Amino acid sequence: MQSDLFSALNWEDALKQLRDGGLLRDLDVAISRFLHQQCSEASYEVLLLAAFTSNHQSSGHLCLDFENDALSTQLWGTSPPAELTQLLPGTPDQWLTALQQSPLVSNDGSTPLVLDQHRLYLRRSWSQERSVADAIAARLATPSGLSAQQLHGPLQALFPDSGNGTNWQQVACALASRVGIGIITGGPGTGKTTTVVKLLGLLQSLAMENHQRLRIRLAAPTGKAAARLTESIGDQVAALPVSDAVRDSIPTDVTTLHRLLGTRPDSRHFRHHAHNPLHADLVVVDEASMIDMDMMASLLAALPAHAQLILLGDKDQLASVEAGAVMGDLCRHAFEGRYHADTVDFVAQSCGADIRDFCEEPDQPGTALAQSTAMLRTNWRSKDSPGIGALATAINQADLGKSRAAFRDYPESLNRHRLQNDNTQLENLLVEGSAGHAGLRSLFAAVDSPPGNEERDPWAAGLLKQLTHQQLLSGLRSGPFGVEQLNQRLTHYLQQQDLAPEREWYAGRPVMMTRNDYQLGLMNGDVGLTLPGETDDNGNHRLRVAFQLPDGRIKWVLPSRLDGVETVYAMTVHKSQGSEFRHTLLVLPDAPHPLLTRELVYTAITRARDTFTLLEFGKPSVLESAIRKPTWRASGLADRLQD
Ligand SMILES: Nc1ncnc2c1ncn2[C@@H]1O[C@H](COP(=O)(O)OP(=O)(O)OP(=O)(O)O)[C@@H](O)[C@H]1O
Repeated sequence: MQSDLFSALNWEDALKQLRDGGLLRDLDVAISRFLHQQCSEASYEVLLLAAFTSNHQSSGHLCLDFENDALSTQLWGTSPPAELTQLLPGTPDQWLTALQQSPLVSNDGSTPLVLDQHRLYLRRSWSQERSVADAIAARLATPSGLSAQQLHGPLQALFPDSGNGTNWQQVACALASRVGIGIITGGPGTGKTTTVVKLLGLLQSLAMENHQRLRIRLAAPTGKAAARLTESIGDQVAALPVSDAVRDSIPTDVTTLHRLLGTRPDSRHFRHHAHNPLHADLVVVDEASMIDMDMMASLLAALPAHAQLILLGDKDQLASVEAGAVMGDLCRHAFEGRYHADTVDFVAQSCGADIRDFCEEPDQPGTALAQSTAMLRTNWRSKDSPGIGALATAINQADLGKSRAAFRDYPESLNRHRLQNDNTQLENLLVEGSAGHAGLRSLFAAVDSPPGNEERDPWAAGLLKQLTHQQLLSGLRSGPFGVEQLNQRLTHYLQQQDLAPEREWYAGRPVMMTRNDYQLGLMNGDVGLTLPGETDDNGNHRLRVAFQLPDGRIKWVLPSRLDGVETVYAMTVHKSQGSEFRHTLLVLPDAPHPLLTRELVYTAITRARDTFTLLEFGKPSVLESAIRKPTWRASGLADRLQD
């Protein structure tokens, strides 16, 4: 089934050339060869497009979207060599025709490749996306049974200060109480945690009035995010204006999604799934922007049909590391609201709020999903650090003028340094500290004076906290401004300063897990600090690495037991998601880079609690180019949820 267009080309040669040219991986070539084995008459272009579809999953795309303007960049990158692009001649329409005629392709998941309208998927991604869309649609169509009248009294009690204006936190609680799923998005400090705690109080109070007690589970995608929520939720639950019985029935321990679903060693499958659902009536997941399509499909499959799911997150943050941009897809129109008239009425009756300005328009109809989505719009924390909020908003709006003004207007919380790469300015800032924050020198001094054995845990907890006072971030892994070389540079400088010895393991070395270790109970992204361990009978210390578990306990691990770790003086912005640092420093390289996007810069800025510092090794145009480049991920989820 070879079309004339491709008759002169050999697919095996083409795959090799594309792999050697860096446009395909070995895995993609292997998938293409496997498909050829399955169907020897598969056409040249179908075998190549299958390899590209596989490849683009590694960049977060779920499919190839033949109608998207960015298809060419998705396939070839920004500056493709002509000899490589010639290997896939033709137009998207011609490719679609070839796919439609191929025995390897169907639109119902019965073949290894699925062409769903104008999107080409590998079967697994298509099934996941469809199951996520179906599960969300089913939850949206499941009323909770709570009426606006029932919600009114408790919502007034929980939000006594609402007054006449729209309190979006209260609106979010009302909308999330209505059907089997609620989505609450908002930037940092907009009160997502505050809102969800009130929502838990609301739903548990109403359940307990009915002599029921909701089994509530709280989760986050990473250990760090779970630990952060655990830290912030306890005080808020304690302050809830509800009865003691209700308060006592709201958990404050947050687990990781992996632990919630029950990981099984050496298996991709979880203990909880459609046939062994979670024992829960209400599940809250924080930092939902980090959830990829695979995990979302697993989570939704494991939820019992009656259980309510609440997703919390910041739609503007970087999407998940793995394929999909679920939160972004779900919240695509959260800013406009797009509420139906009956939703506007429901909010008026339950909250006394007027959200008519956020009503759907004839040319912008609201979906069922929009009726369950609320965006929090006031940054309450920025009262302490208004500069960070102002800069994050400017970046989000790709407004360079406003971002320059933010640096100028808020010098106490925003700094911008132009650095040269041929000296140690960067190292000096990190080691000696800057912007009123202590640096690594003070951490190394504290590490050097361990207390007695019984004081070890609180001491380690304090040092792990100190570690989060300052964090250097980069959007890149490799190259002179990527985290690998930045960590080498800092290690070398610390050695020159006699702060660190020339050994792999030393007291003061911060490390990050680079994979999940279920035996140790440590997850990819968990950060530990190497410290002198307990003293033995001879008064000697052996080094141990201290990690803080989501429940706050300290876990001490021998360095030799850690094989998936790396030094983390510098961290990628991706890995920083779910964390917060008092002072966050972002390195921008000397030239624009395709991986530096608006979401990446926004995510880095919003990791800062008190101070943000931009370290520029090139011209301001590097920042400009990044914020003009929003991330795009090919996915059909948002379209499926339109139906
Ligand atoms: N309606 C409000 N009025 C006054 N202060 C508020 C309000 N809502 C939240 N806050 C305060 O703002 C701060 C941030 O709130 P919260 O932690 O709930 O936000 P968040 O969106 O979960 O933050 P993060 O982005 O860190 O996850 C907290 O100190 C909280 O007490």
